[in-house]
Amino acid sequence: MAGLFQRALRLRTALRCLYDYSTLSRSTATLSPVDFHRPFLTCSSEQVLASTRKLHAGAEGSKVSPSAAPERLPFCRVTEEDLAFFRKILPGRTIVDPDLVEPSNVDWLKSVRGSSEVLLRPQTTEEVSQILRWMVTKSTESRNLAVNPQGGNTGLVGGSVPVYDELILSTSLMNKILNFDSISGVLTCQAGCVLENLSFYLEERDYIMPLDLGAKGSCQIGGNVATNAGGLRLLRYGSLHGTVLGLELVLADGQVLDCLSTLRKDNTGYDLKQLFIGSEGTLGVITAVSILCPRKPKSVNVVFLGCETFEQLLKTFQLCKGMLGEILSAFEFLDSECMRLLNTHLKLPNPISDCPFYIVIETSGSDPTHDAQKLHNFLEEAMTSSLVSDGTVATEEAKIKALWSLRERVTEALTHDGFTHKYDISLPVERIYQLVTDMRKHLGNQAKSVVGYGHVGDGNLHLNVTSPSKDPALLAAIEPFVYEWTASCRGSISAEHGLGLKKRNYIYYSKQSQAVALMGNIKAMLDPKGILNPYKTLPDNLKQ
Ligand SMILES: O=C(O)CC[C@@H](O)C(=O)O
Ligand SMILES: [Zn+2]
Repeated sequence: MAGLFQRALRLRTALRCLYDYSTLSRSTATLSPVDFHRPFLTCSSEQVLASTRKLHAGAEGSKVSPSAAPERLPFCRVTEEDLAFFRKILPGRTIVDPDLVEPSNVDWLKSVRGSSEVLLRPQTTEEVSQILRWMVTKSTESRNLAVNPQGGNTGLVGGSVPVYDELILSTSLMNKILNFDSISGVLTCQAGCVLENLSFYLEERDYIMPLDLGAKGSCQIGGNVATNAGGLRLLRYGSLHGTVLGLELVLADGQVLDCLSTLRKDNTGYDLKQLFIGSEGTLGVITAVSILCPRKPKSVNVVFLGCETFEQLLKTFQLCKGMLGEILSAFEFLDSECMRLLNTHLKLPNPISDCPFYIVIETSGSDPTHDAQKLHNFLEEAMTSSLVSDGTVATEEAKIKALWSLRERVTEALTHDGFTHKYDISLPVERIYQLVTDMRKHLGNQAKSVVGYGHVGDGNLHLNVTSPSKDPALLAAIEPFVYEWTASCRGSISAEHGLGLKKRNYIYYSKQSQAVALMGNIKAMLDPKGILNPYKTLPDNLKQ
């Protein structure tokens, strides 16, 4: 009873602080690569074949590559003549020193490694166009040199690194802001601008980016668009399919496609840019983006709450939507296993008492007094109806950052826990934690940790399973179980991370075979030689 009272008191004190609130900005923690070593991705034939057997009816009988590491396709090998050409158009920016190319060959998780020998660093769209033209036609000779477009290389499905010797085309030096219209809020910039730099630029002008990710310090806007990244603000500002107004692209044959519109409304024909959003660099190379940015909220509050059950967490979400309405900008969760990993590996303390579930709620509005009052009413109601058992409210920037770190750094904590199997699942929101519970039961003591966290507001669960080292038996126990479970609820096996290399052969769990075949036709039309980011997104069995 005394404990309960103290907890209530802590929340009440925090609530009082709300009235002293001043404008605050979000965490700027970055996801920097960690130095750890573990075996690179491979996948047993039995495991892939087992999952293949479960593919949607329409795809049954079709052949899927029995290995997650596909065979090298018959692309041309890079020659001295190629290098001479690249050096001419990219002087000092055609990198062949293996030590300098190496970081671009390995993904952020250090789970996939390519063997590219060339890193190209264009600065302009024209340079990208010249590179791609050369890849398909050297002088008059037709050829097919493969290319791996790469942004910040923060992807989690092996989509951003080469698989074999594809030339790496990095957008890192394409980092200029081209225009910002302070009346419409439309930002136009090159693809290689780092998300956090764009946020800083906009915040000085009283605007924000409509998306925010844990990887903001390294990821680039072109990569964000190419993967249709979701992140922490999607609940409020929607997906990039809505906020991206225009794209400039270079197609596989080197043609520049200028769809860099800044209009909110434009119904002249097909909306071509949508095809490239989320296509993971397989249909064209994004060179510039125009995006609609919201005004910077005058008032931001962050609350960290604890719940005893996931059902209470869902009820809190319902209450929150009803009582905070238009000022709700994020509703995220992590379970007690995530908290344990944050404590153990990153030494991040739990700011409240131990609970099975934790919620991060952010509000963003235009009137600090009004927002504080709404939040106060919501917290009072959540407490008196016993939906939440403990909580704290951030009223100063450092604490806001610390609270957000608890959610944003779970991925980093997991990298210290061992070999990590990642699943990024979309489900009807009321089912999202059931998958974690069922997975724990299903795996028994085979796994080291089974954790659940993610974007409750978007029905997006991040299910991660770790083991001390790579364990084929564990993998065979997780997959296809996880995909079948997801398909049985008509969920998506990739909510926001894409398919990349790792998940490409599981697409049929979430897409009908006719839809996948149509994707293959689109790929064949836009990239007939298949040179753009090969082995990614589409399954191996697809004839192009
Ligand atoms: O590492 C993961 O599984 C999720 C990463 C990211 O999408 C997040 O929401 O933190
Ligand atoms: Zn996420």
